[in-house]
Amino acid sequence: MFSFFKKKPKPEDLAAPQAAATPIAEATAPVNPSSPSTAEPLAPAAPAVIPAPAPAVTPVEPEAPRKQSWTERLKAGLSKTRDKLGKSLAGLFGGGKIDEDLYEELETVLLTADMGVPATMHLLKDVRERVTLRGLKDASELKQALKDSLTELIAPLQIPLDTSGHQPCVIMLAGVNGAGKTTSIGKLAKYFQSQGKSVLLAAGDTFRAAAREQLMAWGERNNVTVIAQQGGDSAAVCYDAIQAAVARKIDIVLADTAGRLPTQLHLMEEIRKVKRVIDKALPGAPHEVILVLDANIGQNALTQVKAFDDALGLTGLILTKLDGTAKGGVIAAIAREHPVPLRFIGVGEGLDDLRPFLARDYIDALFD
Ligand SMILES: Nc1nc2c(ncn2[C@@H]2O[C@H](COP(=O)(O)OP(=O)(O)OP(=O)(O)O)[C@@H](O)[C@H]2O)c(=O)[nH]1
Repeated sequence: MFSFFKKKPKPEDLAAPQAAATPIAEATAPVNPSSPSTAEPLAPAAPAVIPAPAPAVTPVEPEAPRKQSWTERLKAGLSKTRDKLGKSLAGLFGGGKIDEDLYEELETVLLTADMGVPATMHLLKDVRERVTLRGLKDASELKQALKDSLTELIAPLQIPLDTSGHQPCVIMLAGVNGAGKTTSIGKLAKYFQSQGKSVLLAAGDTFRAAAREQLMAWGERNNVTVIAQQGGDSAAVCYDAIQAAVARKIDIVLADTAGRLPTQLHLMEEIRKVKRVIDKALPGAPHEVILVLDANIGQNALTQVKAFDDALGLTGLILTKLDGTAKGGVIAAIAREHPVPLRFIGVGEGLDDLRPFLARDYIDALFD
């Protein structure tokens, strides 16, 4: 579905922004109605014998494959983390006494699920308190205590993105190469459109030409305006996009940016400039600065959150590719060590596979 988003520059190829913008290209979306089929229906062959009337039978329609609900996709998406965590915990929660050996094993399990030391220590302390308070004796009762602890820890990250206070609400996306920024923009555009909001995309990843083209092609197919430039720099594209959005009374602007590593200081400076220029185009904007994180990087996600937060002042996170990893526990590490609202999580490549983060659903999908 997102095959056109496939690309990939190497991080070291990332150059400073190009100069000399060529004129703005704009893709709006006249969706072509599909042309009517020209296939002729097959003529039935003439029967040689008149058959006896058969009893009326209602033809059985082949069942269309049922679309999975979000809960099912979330569960399927988190299966790797659940398998790892669940299998280890199943042993612990099997029964027997709650003792120090059990707590020690629990500590190992939490650490190997990429929760990090501070979150693991916090959870152990919290679980111990719950055990004492509830007077729990048997290991089988520990599961609920841990679920409650984890939910309480990550619940503060559940702050849904509210775009209602601004028109346009400008959302800027940042992240390292291949984290899923461009893909997430497509999914977010769909998400906001489904809420009846108008969306405009700023093809601010001017480093990778394919990113611009992919975004424009996607915009055409999905009736979303894309503002792009041949060459030019990211800040200029975002500036033009915001002016266009203001003139057209658009609800949401999604600004893409090129991937960069936090260690590439000149590129971090460049993205700071993009943010400043957005504020010039529309004072107070961007209203949301999102870091897109690939869940596969586990504990490294924390380093990225800290670095991008220092550079840009993050207001939200998107955690993608939870379906491909057993490192879903990193959410607990973020919650404990550097909390930034987790706006959306991605559990697949489909358009519907990005949804607002709900702590309770996440924990249920992880444990049950
Ligand atoms: N399985 C899975 N794949 C995903 C998810 N989100 C994104 N991807 C894939 O990750 C790859 C990279 O995504 P992009 O959106 O191109 O990443 P990007 O951050 O824009 O990359 P750069 O432009 O290089 O910085 C694509 O093949 C996506 O289809 C997800 O939630 N699950």
